[in-house]
Amino acid sequence: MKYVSTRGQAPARSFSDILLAGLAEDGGLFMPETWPQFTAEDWRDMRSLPYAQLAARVMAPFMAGSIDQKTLLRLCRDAYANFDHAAIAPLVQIEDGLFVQELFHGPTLAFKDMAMQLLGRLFDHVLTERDERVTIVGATSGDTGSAAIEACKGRERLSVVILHPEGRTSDVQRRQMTTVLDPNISNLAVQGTFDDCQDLVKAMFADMPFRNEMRLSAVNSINWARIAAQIPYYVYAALSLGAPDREISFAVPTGNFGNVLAAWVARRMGLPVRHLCVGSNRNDILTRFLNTNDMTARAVVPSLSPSMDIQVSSNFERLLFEFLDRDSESCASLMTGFRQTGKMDVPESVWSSIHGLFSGLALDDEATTTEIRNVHQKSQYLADPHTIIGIAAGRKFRQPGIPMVAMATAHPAKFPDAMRAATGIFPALPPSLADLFDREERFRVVPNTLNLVEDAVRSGVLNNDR
Ligand SMILES: Cc1ncc(COP(=O)(O)O)c(C=O)c1O
Ligand SMILES: N[C@@H](CCOP(=O)(O)O)C(=O)O
Repeated sequence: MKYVSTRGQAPARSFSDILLAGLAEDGGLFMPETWPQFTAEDWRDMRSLPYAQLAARVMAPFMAGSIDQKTLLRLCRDAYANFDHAAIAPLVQIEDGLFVQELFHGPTLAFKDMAMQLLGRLFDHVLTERDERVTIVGATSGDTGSAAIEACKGRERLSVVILHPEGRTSDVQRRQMTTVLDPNISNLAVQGTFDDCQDLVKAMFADMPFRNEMRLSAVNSINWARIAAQIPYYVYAALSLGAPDREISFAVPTGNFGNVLAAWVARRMGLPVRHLCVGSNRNDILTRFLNTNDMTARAVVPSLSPSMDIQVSSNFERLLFEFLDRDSESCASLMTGFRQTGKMDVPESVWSSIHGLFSGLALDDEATTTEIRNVHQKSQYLADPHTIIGIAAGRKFRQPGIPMVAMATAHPAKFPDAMRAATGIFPALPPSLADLFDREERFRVVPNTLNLVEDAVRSGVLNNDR
């Protein structure tokens, strides 16, 4: 499989190349040149497969020519071996026709582990084959960082530098990152928002001398490999509920648009997905766009669901590229305009095709708390402040006869204060993290300034070499 850039100015590359490159040289995001197609018979054949096997089958076409099927299966088996649930991504029914798919059974208690546990192994495999090293720079609003650190710590060929917005994650989230003291891991607390962190990462990639000097790579969902590894759980849920002989809808709490984009890709590959419902918090740019074609960025407001405190959703560019019929020139011009003005004028016809498939619902903090309490009282299900937003979107948009699956993206123990305020319950961390608040923390505070962040990345990586 070859990959092309959404901005059309980068050469087509293999899967291994784009895994290591992360972001295309023209500032665009990589997309597969063609979409793999699975028939109803193909889906039926996968129905009884254990998760790791199903994941390898679904991802194989995206990695064809780079990772052979036997290796991919081995890496998948390894990646999911330490999850704390035999089903890996179990489904729980909470109401008539409404299911929750729990994606938080990995080591850092968030859906990011589903992809990141595989990515760490893919990086290792490709870098060993090529005898190379890379520096991973990542931006996190709370969960990507710890999942990346957990998946990459101690790996000789990887240095990892994670930027988080100072004071804007939960204490559990921050400590999950900053208490990992392996020499190949550095944490930077940026004086800004997640969007600032994400901009800094993209700016480091755009600084070609720095990019080449550090051999930069990415673990955010700007890296296609992240999206590829998030597709299988949609397949797993849909097949468990009767696909391909029945349609399924999904509801996804959304920030950077990577998770719901993976659901859209599953549909593009032939999975019968009826409706995609996006949940936002007060940072509701996606909901405003989906409902009224208003894509205007506003200042980021801290919320009870900090991982979704995002205004610039990187993966929207991939959706736009597709709905523009892969017209990379128009895509580049809309993205550049958005960056310059903070507003995107998506053509009405494009918006209305997107609107035909996606719907959005936004919840403020008060509504989030009320929903957590109501769902807990009615269904005895404890949903974290992100998951509950997906559940609320799923409840609003479900249709009779079509199962709605809401994605549970984080374990409630990552946000104990919000959970206690809503339900009186203070969810405990699992034994592996029980001493999290006794561990030593290490991180550096840096201003939101590119050259100072680049210096900090350099020195983090140099320390690692010592
Ligand atoms: C717990 C949680 N829920 C939802 C999201 C939003 O997912 P995405 O950025 O893929 O839209 C994130 C962050 O990515 C998250 O950490
Ligand atoms: N919510 C995310 C933000 C980054 O998203 P990603 O999927 O692009 O890595 C986080 O928790 O860091």
